[in-house]
Amino acid sequence: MANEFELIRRHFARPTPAALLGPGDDCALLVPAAGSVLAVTTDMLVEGTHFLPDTDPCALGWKTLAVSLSDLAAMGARPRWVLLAGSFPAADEPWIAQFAAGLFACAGSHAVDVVGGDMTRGPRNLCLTAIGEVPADTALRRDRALPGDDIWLSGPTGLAALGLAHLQERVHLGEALRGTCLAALQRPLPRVELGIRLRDLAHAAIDVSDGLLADLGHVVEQSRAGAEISLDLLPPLPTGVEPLLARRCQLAGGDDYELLFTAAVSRRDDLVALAGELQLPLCRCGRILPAPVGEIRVVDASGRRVHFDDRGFDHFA
Ligand SMILES: Nc1ncnc2c1ncn2[C@@H]1O[C@H](COP(=O)(O)OP(=O)(O)O)[C@@H](O)[C@H]1O
Ligand SMILES: Cc1ncc(C[n+]2csc(CCOP(=O)(O)OP(=O)(O)O)c2C)c(N)n1
Ligand SMILES: [Mg+2]
Repeated sequence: MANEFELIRRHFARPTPAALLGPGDDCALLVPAAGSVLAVTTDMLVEGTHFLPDTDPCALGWKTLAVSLSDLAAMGARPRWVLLAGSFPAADEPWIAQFAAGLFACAGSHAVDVVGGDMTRGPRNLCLTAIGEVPADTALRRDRALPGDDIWLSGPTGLAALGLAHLQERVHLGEALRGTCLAALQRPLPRVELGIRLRDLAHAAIDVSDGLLADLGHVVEQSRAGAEISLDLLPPLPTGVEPLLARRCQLAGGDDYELLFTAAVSRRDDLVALAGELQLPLCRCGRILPAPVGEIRVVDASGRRVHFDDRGFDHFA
């Protein structure tokens, strides 16, 4: 059976053209581009908490990287380098080979180098650190939304949460919707190009991982503002699912990895043009209010307030 170093050599040590030195020494050596600052993020995926025990390893490899690239996208950063620290229950080489195939498929589609990591035996747990570059002063932040801004989403939310509900047999989805929802759950597409293009269009941005209301909540708290979300502006709920469940998933399901951003009303035409260019269904779904700070009003088509007790996923709630 392959040992630790053999597994790393066979499955994780690939050429790293974007690094001065990649895997194999005590550290990787990286050279940031002149004029750029580094955007750095780390996230864990824990079996049973972030993914089901029987998750396809290739899809899991993709998602392990995709969720961190989504954080870089939310800052307008271009992904360059990543490190993967993982604990695995056994040297199950076919499983690890599939996991690496998914991870490198995602890395390849964004020209990202895996420059290092760590590998131990233990309960399945993946920790990915991603590093990107963004020209100084152009990074998108959570605390820059301005009263009067439109609120935009890069695509529908709630599909991944419906996919998880289907796998957990809390709902039964018909075949077509099931495919869409499982793809959203297992192979999210980080909105990297959109994030880069938003550097000079958006005021604030975040990626939706915990849920639309929870993540918009971070933006309004940090921007010292409030917000209004109009249900009739959001993408239509999928049909064939109980509408209240679909609505809860849309507003608070999480695991979406779409970008939520705010922009001046004067940029609407630019954003519609960008949606066409990037082939993304950018959706204007609300606005930033001057007050009350931290409050999100959800309103229906007639402007009446609708109350939701759930904002999103909380590991310790
Ligand atoms: N253990 C920790 N020590 C320091 N900072 C942390 C820790 N855990 C989370 N954070 C920081 O708190 C912020 C919010 O974290 P999180 O909700 O995981 O954000 P995200 O959804 O972008 O991954 C991030 O800036 C993250 O770096
Ligand atoms: C088995 C399983 N249970 C629950 C979920 C749903 N889920 C787990 S973590 C999470 C939120 C995002 O995870 P977090 O660790 O908060 O990511 P971050 O906000 O740090 O990017 C969601 C919606 C899932 N995908 N799989
Ligand atoms: Mg995190």
